[in-house]
Amino acid sequence: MAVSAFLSPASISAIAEPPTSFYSVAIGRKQPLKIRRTKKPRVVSCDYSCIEVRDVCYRPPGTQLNILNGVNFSLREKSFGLIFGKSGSGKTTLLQLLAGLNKPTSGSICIQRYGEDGHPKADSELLPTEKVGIVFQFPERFFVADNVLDEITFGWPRQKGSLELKEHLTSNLQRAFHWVGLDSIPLDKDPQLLSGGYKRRLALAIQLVQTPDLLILDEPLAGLDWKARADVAKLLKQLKKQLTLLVVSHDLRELTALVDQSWRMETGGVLLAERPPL
Ligand SMILES: Nc1ncnc2c1ncn2[C@@H]1O[C@H](COP(=O)(O)OP(=O)(O)OP(=O)(O)O)[C@@H](O)[C@H]1O
Repeated sequence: MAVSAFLSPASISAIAEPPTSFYSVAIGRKQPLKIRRTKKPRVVSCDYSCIEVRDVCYRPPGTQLNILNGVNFSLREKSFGLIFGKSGSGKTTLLQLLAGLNKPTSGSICIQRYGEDGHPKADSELLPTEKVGIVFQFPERFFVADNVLDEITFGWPRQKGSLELKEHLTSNLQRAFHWVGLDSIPLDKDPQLLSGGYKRRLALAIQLVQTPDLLILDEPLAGLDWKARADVAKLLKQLKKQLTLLVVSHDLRELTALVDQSWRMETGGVLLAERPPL
């Protein structure tokens, strides 16, 4: 099942169309999977969308105190947003709301489309949680399988008759592996034997298979050595070209160069636009 040797970390800079290959193994096909590529007409449009958090408050059920108090921010598509701030200020709580794991007590989390003149086009829509991926802190602690393939296909449909869906997921898997520079690792390798940086890549790939519009990362560099930190930061820089990233981190030195917008979470759950302090 070995696909080939490890990619060098430098290879992550080359995000392009993945080669059509091997991933039929993921769905048990004997024939190689053919990925249909249709030619899309070129439409030039300067419209863009933003994820907008509007006046969000959150109070856990059964408690008297708000963890988040009137949080507002807007993050443009295909940009990198950073939230920093003191421990216990409410950063993870906000990420959980964005990922749909909890609901705001008040306020809303929307997608707003804008025209090239900067004015809203149509009404905003609630952010669909299935379009949000989240990579928790130390994601490798949650790996459950003893090989890379089972780890990444863990939640896939098992019943008969879902071949089309599996083919779709498999083609996404191929692309996700390529994006994170994992497309030459042996699929039968034990995920726990991967290096720290490659474990993080695997955790990212698992989320990217679902093609999220927004990918949320909680402390993506925590616990990594300097080389792996630089490697993951470089990867995030490349991913920003494909999707919107929102990161909570204390590791400001490595990430500041990627940041398009940043905010400080104040104790008491108040979010303020602020550059990372360096
Ligand atoms: N369900 C809950 N009930 C009561 N308090 C909670 C609940 N969830 C979180 N808290 C409290 O809310 C505060 C904010 O927690 P949160 O984990 O969001 O902070 P954080 O800024 O992400 O911290 P860290 O940087 O240490 O991860 C903390 O004081 C935490 O103890």
